[in-house]
Amino acid sequence: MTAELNLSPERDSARLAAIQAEFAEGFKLLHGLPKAFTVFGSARTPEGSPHYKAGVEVGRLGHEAGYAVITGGGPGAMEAANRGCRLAGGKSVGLGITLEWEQKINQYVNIEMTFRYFFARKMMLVKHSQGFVVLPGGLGTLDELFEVATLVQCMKTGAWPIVLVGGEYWDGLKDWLKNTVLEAGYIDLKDLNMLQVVDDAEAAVDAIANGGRRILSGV
Ligand SMILES: C/C(=C\CNc1ncnc2c1ncn2[C@@H]1O[C@H](COP(=O)(O)O)[C@@H](O)[C@H]1O)CO
Repeated sequence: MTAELNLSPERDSARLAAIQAEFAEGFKLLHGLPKAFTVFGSARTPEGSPHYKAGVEVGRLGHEAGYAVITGGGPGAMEAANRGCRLAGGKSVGLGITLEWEQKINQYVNIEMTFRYFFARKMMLVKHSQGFVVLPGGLGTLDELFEVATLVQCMKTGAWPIVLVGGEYWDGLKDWLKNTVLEAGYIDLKDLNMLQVVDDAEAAVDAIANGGRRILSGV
């Protein structure tokens, strides 16, 4: 059993060194990055779809508002946000992940790193970020949304805005959180309220900028 799971102390030492090296490389890559926000969203968003167009706009407007834009560096909504930012002349960060199938960082990234460990990558997606824009997505997007919501709830990161783009997609989730989770007493109203649903890219970037200003001024 131990051999099958590769749990030897030697293997664990090598693993620890690889994890440490990955964090060190990530810290170095993003050291000195100006203010930034992170965009999460489906790897499967089709090019040209309304969700993709919203991603491009978020990237473009984010750059125009003075932000670097960080994504998971993949296709779909990540590519869209990197595309909008890069084509507008911005700092477009892609933090990719090594997967079983070959996958390259999208072509609109100009600051990049590919991670082996999801958890190291996830930390770097959060560490330099002053807000999170969540475009429609599946399991990966939901995982990232609830990770950042938990970090904000537990004050492990600043109370940065978390903005969900597309009421038609997210209202059902927010209703469930309100009618079931809040009702059961498993979250507070302030936890629910930290998830802001907006309908377009402009409102999303405004919410990030306003939330950032509020936090940085200590209000
Ligand atoms: C699943 C497919 C490709 C996977 N490629 C990914 N590349 C980079 N980042 C990814 C990838 N898949 C998930 N992520 C992360 O999760 C979010 C998207 O997940 P979802 O399940 O597609 O919503 C995204 O924000 C990434 O950080 C081929 O379809």
